[in-house]
Amino acid sequence: MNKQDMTKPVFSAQDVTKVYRSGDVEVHALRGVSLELFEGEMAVLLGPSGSGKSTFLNIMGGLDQATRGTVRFRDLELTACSESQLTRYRRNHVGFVFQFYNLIPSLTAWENVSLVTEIARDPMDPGEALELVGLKERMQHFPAQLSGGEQQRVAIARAIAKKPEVLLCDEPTGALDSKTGIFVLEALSRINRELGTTTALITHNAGIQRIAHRVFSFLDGRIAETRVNETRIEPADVTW
Ligand SMILES: Nc1ncnc2c1ncn2[C@@H]1O[C@H](COP(=O)(O)OP(=O)(O)OP(=O)(O)O)[C@@H](O)[C@H]1O
Repeated sequence: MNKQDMTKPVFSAQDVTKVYRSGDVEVHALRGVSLELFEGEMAVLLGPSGSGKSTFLNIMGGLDQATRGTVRFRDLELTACSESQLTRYRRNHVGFVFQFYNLIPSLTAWENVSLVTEIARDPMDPGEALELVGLKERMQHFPAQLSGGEQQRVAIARAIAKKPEVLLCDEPTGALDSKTGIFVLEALSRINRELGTTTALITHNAGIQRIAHRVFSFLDGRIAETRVNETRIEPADVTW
C-alpha cells in the first residue's frame, strides 16, 4: 500500500538560513532553503560534503535552530519553539537514525529497543519493531554478536518503535558494504511503505536516490535541484 499524499505537507521550510559563528569566523551552512516534505514521502537529500544536508536535517529534527526563516512541522512552528518544546517535539514525533548506531553494548537487541518503548506514549512492542526490520530471530543477541548492518537495523527498530511520524536518517548506510546496506534500505523502505512514515535520508551514494519519491540536491547551502522519480527502484536493485 502506498500511503504517500502529495497534498499534505508534513514539513514546510521557508528561506531557512543557518550561520555558525565561532569567534570572528562565520560559516554560512544554509543560504535560503525552502522545501515541503509530504505525508508518507521518502525523500533523499544528496550533495557534496559541507553542502548543508545535516544542518538542514538537524533543524527539521529539532536538534538545531535556524538563524532565519521558518520551519513548520504540521501546525507546529519549530523556528518559534523553546528548547523544552523542541525536546517534546523530538520525543513525540521524530525517529533518528545516524551513521553510527550508538547501541548499548551490555543490552540485547530487544532491550536496546525497549529502552525507548518504555518512555514513549503509544509504542509498538519491541519484538514487533525488530520483526519489521527482519531481526525476529536475533532479538536476544548483543550488539557485538551482530553485523554492522544488523546493528543498524536494531537502531532503526529503536527509532521506529515509538511510531514516529517522521524518520530522519543521516548517512544510515555510510559505514556499510553494499549487501548490508541494501538490507538497511529495505528496512527503511518497508517502514515507509507499511507504516506511512515520512522519511528523509541523507546519502553520499548517488545510486540510492532512485529508491526515493523525490531527490533534493544540496550545493553550497542551497537546494540546487529537486527531482521527482517517476519510477522508483527497489533497494535490491541499487548499484553501490
Ligand atoms: N556546529 C557547527 N559549527 C560550525 N560549523 C558547522 C557546524 N556544523 C556544521 N558546520 C559547517 O556548516 C557547513 C555545512 O555542514 P553540514 O554538516 O550541514 O554539511 P553536509 O552536507 O551534511 O556534509 P557531510 O556530507 O560532510 O556530512 C560545513 O561547512 C560545516 O563545516
